[in-house]
Amino acid sequence: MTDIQKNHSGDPAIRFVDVTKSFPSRHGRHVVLSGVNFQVPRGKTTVIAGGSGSGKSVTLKLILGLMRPDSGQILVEGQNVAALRGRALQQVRVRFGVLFQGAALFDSLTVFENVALPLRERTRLDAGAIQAQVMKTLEQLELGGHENKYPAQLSGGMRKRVGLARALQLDPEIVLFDEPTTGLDPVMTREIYQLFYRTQQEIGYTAIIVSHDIPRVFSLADQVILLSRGEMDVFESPEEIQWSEKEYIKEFVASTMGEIYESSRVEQGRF
Ligand SMILES: Nc1ncnc2c1ncn2[C@@H]1O[C@H](COP(=O)(O)OP(=O)(O)OP(=O)(O)O)[C@@H](O)[C@H]1O
Repeated sequence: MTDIQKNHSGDPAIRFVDVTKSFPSRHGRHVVLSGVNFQVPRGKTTVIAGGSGSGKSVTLKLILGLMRPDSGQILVEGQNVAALRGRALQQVRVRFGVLFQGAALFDSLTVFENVALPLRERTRLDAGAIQAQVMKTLEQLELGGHENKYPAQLSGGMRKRVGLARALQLDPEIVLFDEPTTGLDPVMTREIYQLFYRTQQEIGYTAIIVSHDIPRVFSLADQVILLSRGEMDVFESPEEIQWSEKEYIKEFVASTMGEIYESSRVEQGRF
């Protein structure tokens, strides 16, 4: 992890251009994304929200090139991942850090070994340099002193922090968070969000967070993307959502966002 802010140009980090994705179904095809367009601004945090089955995970998989669209372009740093294969795709994927739901730690490895893994597998750093980098990240994420513990000895929030530490090792330009606070209590959730916010501000990576944790996750958002029935709506701030005339968004606001405008973000800065 570097202390130096990333060099931000005006271009978006990611662009979806007329992307359609469908799957075979009993009645023909189930269209999950229907010609959607959006941009992910560089160095900012984009939250993707929507009901179960609305296509949030599919969107992340398309970004990572783990799935291909039926049509359209998915531009990551200007390269269309939908058209890349093999080594070229790998080179785009190295730009990403990914933190999945369960943090996906290896239970048989210590905290140190889990975090060091990407450096051992993907770089030629010697043992001393790996030691120094991992210990520095662990300190930054308030995990100093826990490096010899195993995942089973950690709280849920600590495991997520270890997952974040590992996701940041190769200095990613874009970090994808898939349901990062699932299973955490409200206090830990708040701590994790504060940590995301702090590391994102310090490092300047582009963050994409998929979450059901509405409205709390909105405290992090510079942009919100709502998904429903193949459509995508993009809002430049969570507050803007309340002004939408669309029926599904009005329902969404009524069912999930009651508290947002009273959130502590207003009273105490961002949180
Ligand atoms: N590999 C696949 N084959 C067939 N259908 C798929 C596949 N992947 C996703 N789908 C379908 O696409 C739709 C969107 O799935 P997705 O996993 O993106 O939803 P989601 O918004 O992430 O939902 P959740 O919040 O429940 O995780 C669902 O109807 C799902 O069944």
